[in-house]
Amino acid sequence: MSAELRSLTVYVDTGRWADTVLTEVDLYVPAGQITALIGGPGEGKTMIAYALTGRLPDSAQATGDILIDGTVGYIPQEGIDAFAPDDTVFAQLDDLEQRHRSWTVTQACAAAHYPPDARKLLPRNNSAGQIQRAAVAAALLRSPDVLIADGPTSSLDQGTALGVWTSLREYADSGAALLVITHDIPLLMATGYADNVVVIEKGRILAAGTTSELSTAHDPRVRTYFRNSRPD
Ligand SMILES: Nc1ncnc2c1ncn2[C@@H]1O[C@H](COP(=O)(O)OP(=O)(O)OP(=O)(O)O)[C@@H](O)[C@H]1O
Repeated sequence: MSAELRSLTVYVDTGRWADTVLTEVDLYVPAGQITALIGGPGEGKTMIAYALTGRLPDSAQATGDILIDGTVGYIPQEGIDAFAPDDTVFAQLDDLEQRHRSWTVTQACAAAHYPPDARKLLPRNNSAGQIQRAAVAAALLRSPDVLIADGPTSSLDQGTALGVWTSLREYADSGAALLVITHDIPLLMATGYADNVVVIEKGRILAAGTTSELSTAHDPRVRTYFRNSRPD
């Protein structure tokens, strides 16, 4: 079970705007590990998530290979995108429990630190931090072999983010291949949860390695990301 991009180049032409957003990207996401994908805004992280989950926009032309071994799950950047608008979060999570029969709603919500009261609400009536955790619960209920998470803790306070990351680490330890897009480098450095970190800049892979390797890299562009963090 794994996901892989081989020399993936993606060119987007919307009619009003055209550019190459990914250039010859090689990326391997192995089973049992967390691969963290970091980089500044607009550098191509979400486009990689789209490529790995079959969500490239219609305006995109891709060359290269997208290789997926197993089922793929996705935690979108906006948690609300994981839900249909007109059913309560609980009804939708319960449906996932019935269909996949892997995790229970209670287990998934506990792992995602999603509070019980918010489940009774429609997705749009959840706060940003609540619906983000609901999206994590929804992904776990599907129990995918490969999980692509686009900023799963970006709306959360530090303590809750740590709890969600701990659950993602446990999910990887159960054998799943995880790619997690994040800006939370201090958390990566403090926990050591990511087996590998990949840095993307202007649609190209700039560097890949462990947090310790990257924080002491020769390239100052790579070291910049780790400037205020120290390896554990
Ligand atoms: N659906 C889309 N259609 C056309 N272009 C897009 C689309 N989504 C993203 N882009 C463009 O692709 C490039 C890469 O964007 P992407 O969303 O992958 O960045 P990102 O690294 O995830 O940024 P952020 O950290 O801000 O989420 C940007 O120039 C962006 O404007």
